[in-house]
Amino acid sequence: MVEAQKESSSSGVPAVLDVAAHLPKPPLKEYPPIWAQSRQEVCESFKWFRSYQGGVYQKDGSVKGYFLSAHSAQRDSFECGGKIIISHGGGKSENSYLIRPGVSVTRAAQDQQAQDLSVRALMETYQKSVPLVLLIDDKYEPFPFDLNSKDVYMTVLGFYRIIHAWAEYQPSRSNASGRVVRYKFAFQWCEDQGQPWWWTGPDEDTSAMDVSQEAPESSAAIDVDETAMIPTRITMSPPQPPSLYTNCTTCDKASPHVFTLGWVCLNPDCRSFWRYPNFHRMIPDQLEYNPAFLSLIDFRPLPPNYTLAPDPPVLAPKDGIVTAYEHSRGWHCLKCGRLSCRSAWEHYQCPNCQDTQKINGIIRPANTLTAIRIPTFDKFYDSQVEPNSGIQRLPQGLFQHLGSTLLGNYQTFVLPGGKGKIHLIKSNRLACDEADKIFEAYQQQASAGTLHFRRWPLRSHKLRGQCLTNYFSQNSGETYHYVGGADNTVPFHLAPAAVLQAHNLIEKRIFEALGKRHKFNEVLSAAYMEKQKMAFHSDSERGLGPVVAGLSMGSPALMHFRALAKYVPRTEQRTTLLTVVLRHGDVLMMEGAGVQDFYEHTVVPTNFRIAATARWIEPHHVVDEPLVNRRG
Ligand SMILES: O=C(O)CCC(=O)C(=O)O
Repeated sequence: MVEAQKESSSSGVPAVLDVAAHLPKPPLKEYPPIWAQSRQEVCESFKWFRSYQGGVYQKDGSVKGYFLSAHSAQRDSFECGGKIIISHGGGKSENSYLIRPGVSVTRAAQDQQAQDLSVRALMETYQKSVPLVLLIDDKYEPFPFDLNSKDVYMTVLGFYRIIHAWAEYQPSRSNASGRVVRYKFAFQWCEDQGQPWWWTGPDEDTSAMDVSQEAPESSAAIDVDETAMIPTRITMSPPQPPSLYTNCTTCDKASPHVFTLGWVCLNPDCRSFWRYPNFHRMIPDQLEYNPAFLSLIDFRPLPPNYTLAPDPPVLAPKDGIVTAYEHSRGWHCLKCGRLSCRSAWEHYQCPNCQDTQKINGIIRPANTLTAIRIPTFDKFYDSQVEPNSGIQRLPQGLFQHLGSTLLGNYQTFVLPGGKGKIHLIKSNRLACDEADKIFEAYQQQASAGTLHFRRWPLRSHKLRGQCLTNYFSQNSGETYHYVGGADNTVPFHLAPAAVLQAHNLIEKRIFEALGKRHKFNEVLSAAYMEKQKMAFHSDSERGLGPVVAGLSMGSPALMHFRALAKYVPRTEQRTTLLTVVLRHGDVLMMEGAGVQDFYEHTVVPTNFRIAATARWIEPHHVVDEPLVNRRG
């Protein structure tokens, strides 16, 4: 299973030694029905697997998806052309992890326990006979075709049921006892899907499907709630053909007859576990599977609402709102099978075959979003300063808008040690009106495709494949290498009108409130759909001027500041030092290089929101070392 077992044995060999595994594999003849080039694409568009880490995705008490990757656990196997797959449950492998920047420790492999989260979920799924989806990646050796031949990183095999579950010992160099307990699961292809898409055997493959013992009666009482994704009650115990299962004379628990050398107790809590019956000696590592154990035994149909293919995207929702959470999710291209992230604002586009589906929505007036309650409403209205942060909140300042008798106000936060200031210039009726127009102009130009809001690849992340930011953005003016670089930048003279309006407003508002004439030559506009956000980061573009200022539009957002990790290495001590509520029409200004050098910030909107952040960046600044951008 994924990123799992590193322990290996110099003495042990897999039950079925797959010599072919090390030979070049034949290329895929065509694209699989459902495939992706990154884990993010799968998690954002395939409801059966939403786990960014690990190989077991569980929800509502059972496993929905199970991901097979590098094949290094002993006796993991791919049998009957992939209709039977044997794999170990997740976790407890040898693991290296960072305890603080630059310092990593290696944790030895440990025994898996029946109560481990993944093992328990797999066991429950087995006991309830709930089908689940198996996925593989290009590192899963037993798969007979080369996924890389078509640039496929991950693909969906199909629905399977767990037909056997047991435990084994496996050699481990990192564990002092020299071995660890691993829970193993045998997955069987659900036959009513037809033959697997990679199938090369005969169409009526009776030999592979040969059942050397009676298949269990298909008298299961399955109560299916049509509206739910999984059956609500499955009153059937897992299939246990009597001839395969024997009760241990020591623990009285049944174990299957897995290996040719004979039946052994496979209950790790029993003192006869992994030992020859009536002897104290352990069985060897070199084992072969009992052919009867590899027989297909479960032929029950899938519950009626089990479908693999994701629902098509809703291109013209009834209420016209196209910024709801579901619209931030990816889609499945019916032309080539590719799962992909939603990366463009105005349409869905398959990155493989370029098939494009336009989205038609309404322009949302800001007043439908501004009243959304912020989650911290009960605790504070505008801002919260952590008492030990050393940050000083100054009394509110007043200013008069240019050409108007209307007064505005702002709040300044002074950072300790001369590191800088943060000013929140608050919105009022006039500022709201100005922001309303810019907000609508942004939406019009984005949906017309004259302003290209895109999700750009993160430069640094821990996932395989590309990982896109969790917000859409467009850059105007000087190139901003941190997000999208030159591909995401249009010069100011070609910039969309909405961006230029936001730019002018930011400069004007700072002058009105603080009396300072700051000039900005770059604007990064960010658009957030429901539940999207910008992760913690600091603006440390080479050549960046000391003042960064942003205009907020749409739903309110929380902006949190905390110290950079290099100043507070212990994660539990890295608390939020300052939180500021950003409302429609507010301008937030960070003043002083220290704000970026000592702190990082994140912005978490409550719903659909657009922000324009203006900076001064030295023209023609050179990026001479790789930039690390964690701004997700
Ligand atoms: O206001 C926002 O949405 C985030 C702006 C920001 O942090 C940035 O562009 O670096």
